[in-house]
Amino acid sequence: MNQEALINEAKQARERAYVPYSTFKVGAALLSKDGKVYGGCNIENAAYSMCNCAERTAIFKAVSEGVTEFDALAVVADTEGPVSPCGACRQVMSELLQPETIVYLTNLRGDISQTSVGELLPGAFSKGDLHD
Ligand SMILES: O=c1ccn([C@H]2C[C@H](O)[C@@H](CO)O2)c(=O)[nH]1
Ligand SMILES: [Zn+2]
Repeated sequence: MNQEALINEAKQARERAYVPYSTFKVGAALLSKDGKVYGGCNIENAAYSMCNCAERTAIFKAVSEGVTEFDALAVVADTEGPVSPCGACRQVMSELLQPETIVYLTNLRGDISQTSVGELLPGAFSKGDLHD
């Protein structure tokens, strides 16, 4: 699957966003190494801290199905420039995706910024920091 197709999957997932509070729809699409796509949207809640971002929805869907190797993640929102994932999602990406997993940050205007999981959170806290 190419970049454009993955971004289109993220746009479709975005349409399913449940965002009565922010009205800010975000979509994500995560491509596994075996070629499957896991879509995700942001899902909000009246107890605001329970809101889940689109990226984490997609990642948790894949991991919950036993998938651990990923080629690329696309994220899309109606932002001025390419959407910027929050710190919580960067932390989750750094643990559950690979450092070299490509990340396409995009918007509805067609801006695309290509980065990687490793670049999105340099110096991430990780498993290895827990024990000596
Ligand atoms: O990269 C991002 C940034 C924000 N959000 C969501 C969280 C919340 O539902 C809404 C406003 O922050 O957008 C995402 O899903 N992904
Ligand atoms: Zn987030």
